[in-house]
Amino acid sequence: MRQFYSLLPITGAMRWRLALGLFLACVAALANFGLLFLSGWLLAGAAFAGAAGMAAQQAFNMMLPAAGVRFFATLRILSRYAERLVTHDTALQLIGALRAWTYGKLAPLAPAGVNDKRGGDLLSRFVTDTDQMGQYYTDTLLPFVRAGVCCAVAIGITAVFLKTAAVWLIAASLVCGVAVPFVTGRLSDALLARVATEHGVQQADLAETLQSLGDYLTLGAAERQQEHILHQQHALMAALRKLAALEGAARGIITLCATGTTLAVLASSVKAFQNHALSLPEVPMLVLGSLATFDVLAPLPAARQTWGRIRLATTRLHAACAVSPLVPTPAIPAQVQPPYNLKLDNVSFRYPETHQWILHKASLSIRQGERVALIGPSGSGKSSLISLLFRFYPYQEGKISFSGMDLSTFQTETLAQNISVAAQNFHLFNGSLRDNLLLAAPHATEADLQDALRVVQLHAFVAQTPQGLDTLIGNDGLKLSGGQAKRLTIAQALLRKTPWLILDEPTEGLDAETENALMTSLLKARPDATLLCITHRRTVLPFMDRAIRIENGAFHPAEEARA
Ligand SMILES: Nc1ncnc2c1ncn2[C@@H]1O[C@H](COP(=O)(O)OP(=O)(O)OP(=O)(O)O)[C@@H](O)[C@H]1O
Repeated sequence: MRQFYSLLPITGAMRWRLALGLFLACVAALANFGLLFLSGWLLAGAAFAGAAGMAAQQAFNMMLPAAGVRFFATLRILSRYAERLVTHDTALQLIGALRAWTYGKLAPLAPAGVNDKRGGDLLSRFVTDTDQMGQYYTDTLLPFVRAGVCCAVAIGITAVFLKTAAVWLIAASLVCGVAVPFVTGRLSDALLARVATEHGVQQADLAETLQSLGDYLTLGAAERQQEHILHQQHALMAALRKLAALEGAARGIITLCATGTTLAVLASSVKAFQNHALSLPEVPMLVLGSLATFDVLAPLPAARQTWGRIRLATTRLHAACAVSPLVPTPAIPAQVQPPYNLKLDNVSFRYPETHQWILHKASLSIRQGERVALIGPSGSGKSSLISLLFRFYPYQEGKISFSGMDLSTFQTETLAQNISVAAQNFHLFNGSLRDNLLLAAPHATEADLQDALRVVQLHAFVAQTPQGLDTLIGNDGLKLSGGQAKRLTIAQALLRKTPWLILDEPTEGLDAETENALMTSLLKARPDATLLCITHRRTVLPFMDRAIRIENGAFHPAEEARA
């Protein structure tokens, strides 16, 4: 459980609120105990006084228990209300802090560190697991602390009146507060692990199914997928039913135990009354007091089950987050200085856990302001060069320098401030054209947005849509054509106004006229920018100063650019 406790610093500023919530929960439970305890005394005393007449009425002081009952009733209501308010608010804050921690851990791992994880499973860890870990406070810690405090006080007070009754309560507390929750908890652990794994797989499957509904239909696989989801759901329900049965059995044992203990306390109290060791009103007082103790013991089996869930959630979250980035972040990151020249010196690179060299002793030099086309067969490593430049993957040999300094001295964020990429596998967010553009350049003005759209030849299209820049583009830009979506990503890159622009297949899917207009206005808009164009299209080459071919892991000057 080291992993769980390593997260404790997250609670930081919330510690006082956490302690206040625990205190209020204990006060509410003790008020409940006090209320039942005194009610027993008051009811029995009143009945006894009514039956025995005037003399007994004077002998029994009704005012004291009546005032006590009123006090505890009011305290119970107020402390319960305050407890719910404080504990639930703190739990939500805790979940928020855990999510921020998770995001902070996951973000630097992308994309290389999360490549092997399914999106839906990560989402499940990000949402469900953090939720469950946040529940540690309200659903595990709080019930156990409350039960511990309340049982100790109840046993202590009972012992003052009758030692035998206190012994019964100690035995019941050990059985119901320790043995039952921990035995049923151990029995639940394996089931909980199964549920957590199946739930993660189901979430991942569901996320992928929802993203690809159309593809399942066109592949004729929709019905099979529906059956698969149903089958998963049945398996999950079966495990959940077993967990509920275990918890139900535990609650049943506690109810039996409560009945048995209450009868035992009643029997020993009656005996003590007959021996003149207890007064008559004290008999129901001890019986109701022992019943009140079970109010705090009953939730413990569920609290122990939740603890099992939390342990699994912590392990799952750590497995996703506690991974070191493939490329370590420099302790003191360097700043990029002009001139922004790129140099690869005998660089060899292959992806982790693969044998094929993508680059093998490859050298390349691009000076600031150059316009270079990078060509080569599919799979030759053109896009991989971008990943290397952004330090997503480590290279095994050689040296890469940018602006005269080793690439390893920069943070990815610093490089991103100087290099903009319109990647081949881009993602557009489900929002408006404006939202997507402003994501790249939050401070861009309306005029900047219009200029960028003009350069990428999207202005006419945007002008004719009724909502203009506020047109919604759908999930992943599905309401745009492939060419429009690609040009939107080029507009994003342009808006960032970085010294370097890397465009992966910028004119893919465009007709010759639009391609020509885009390349002409791009060069006019950014005459100073260093441009690296990854392309298969010969028509782009006349716009470039030179072309480089990548083949068999090495860069070669290409004749095509001089055409
Ligand atoms: N994350 C990865 N892990 C392992 N291998 C990868 C990974 N990404 C790419 N590859 C492999 O690296 C090689 C180069 O891929 P890359 O995407 O750089 O090629 P490319 O020249 O850009 O191709 P295309 O022109 O088709 O876009 C391919 O064989 C590919 O299978």
